[in-house]
Amino acid sequence: MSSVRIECVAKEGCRIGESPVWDEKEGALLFVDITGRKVCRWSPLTRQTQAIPVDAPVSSVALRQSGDYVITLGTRFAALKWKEELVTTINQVDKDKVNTRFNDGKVDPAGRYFAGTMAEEIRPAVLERRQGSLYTLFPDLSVVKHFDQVDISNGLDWSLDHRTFFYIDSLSYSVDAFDYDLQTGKIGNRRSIYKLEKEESIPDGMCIDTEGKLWVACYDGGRVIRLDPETGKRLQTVKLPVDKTTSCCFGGKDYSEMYVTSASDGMDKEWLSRQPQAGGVFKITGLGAKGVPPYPFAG
Ligand SMILES: O=C(O)[C@H](O)[C@@H](O)[C@H](O)[C@H](O)CO
Ligand SMILES: [Zn+2]
Repeated sequence: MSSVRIECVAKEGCRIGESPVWDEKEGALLFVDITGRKVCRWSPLTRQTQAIPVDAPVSSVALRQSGDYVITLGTRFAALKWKEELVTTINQVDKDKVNTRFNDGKVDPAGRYFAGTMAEEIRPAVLERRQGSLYTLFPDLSVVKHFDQVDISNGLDWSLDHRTFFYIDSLSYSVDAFDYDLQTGKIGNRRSIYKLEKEESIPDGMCIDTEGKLWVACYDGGRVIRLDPETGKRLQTVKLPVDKTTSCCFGGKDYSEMYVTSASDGMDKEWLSRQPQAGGVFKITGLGAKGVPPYPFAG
């Protein structure tokens, strides 16, 4: 019998909630509201969300080894000092493009910050195609582009042995794998490991668990799915009370709770009245799976 429990914990309602990251030092969940232009931190103790407004769409947040955070902001990698509410630019990408922004990003096991871009959306999933690229910010603050021609750069994570990089370009409806060289941060040998089924809709953010299985949030699919990257099989589906589930991470005690962000952009009044928790952050307990702590940016 399943004892999976789902609770909406941060009810403020993001426009596009994304990039949940457990901050163990603070005992809190970080996430962003991309179009709401806020970096948020929810504390399970106070049950309150603190939010720092920023001046552009903020698409991901990551821990930093030296303290505080790094974020992807517009087309910039930037540093965020939480207490001071201070944002400083580290580096800029897509300098040859006029209409792109960063989307999802995550730090690799060696402390490099990976994040990709996409064209600004006209409405959800409607945008000029192949305008995005995947980048890495290295600890020496230099940036490398891996490839371009990306539609919507999205979920990413690394296998437990650090030899595989998992990546989602949403409009390919596929979860892909690359060989990964942890020494250099280089990727190669791209292949698809799972194609989404129609009702799963669009693959968005993802994370890996301690058994090496992938959890993928399905945008417009109202669910997270657990995949076996070895066999290409779906192992589990967990449905949520909102359609626009955007990303997931593990957090809490022993990383045994899952946190799922969601979006409300693109929903009309009727849709929103049916799903009043759209844009909230959900906590899922009783999954029986655990996650891997997030890696901090080493620069
Ligand atoms: O959350 C994200 O990653 C994007 O910024 C969103 O806009 C959606 O994913 C997209 O609309 C669905 O494809
Ligand atoms: Zn996303």
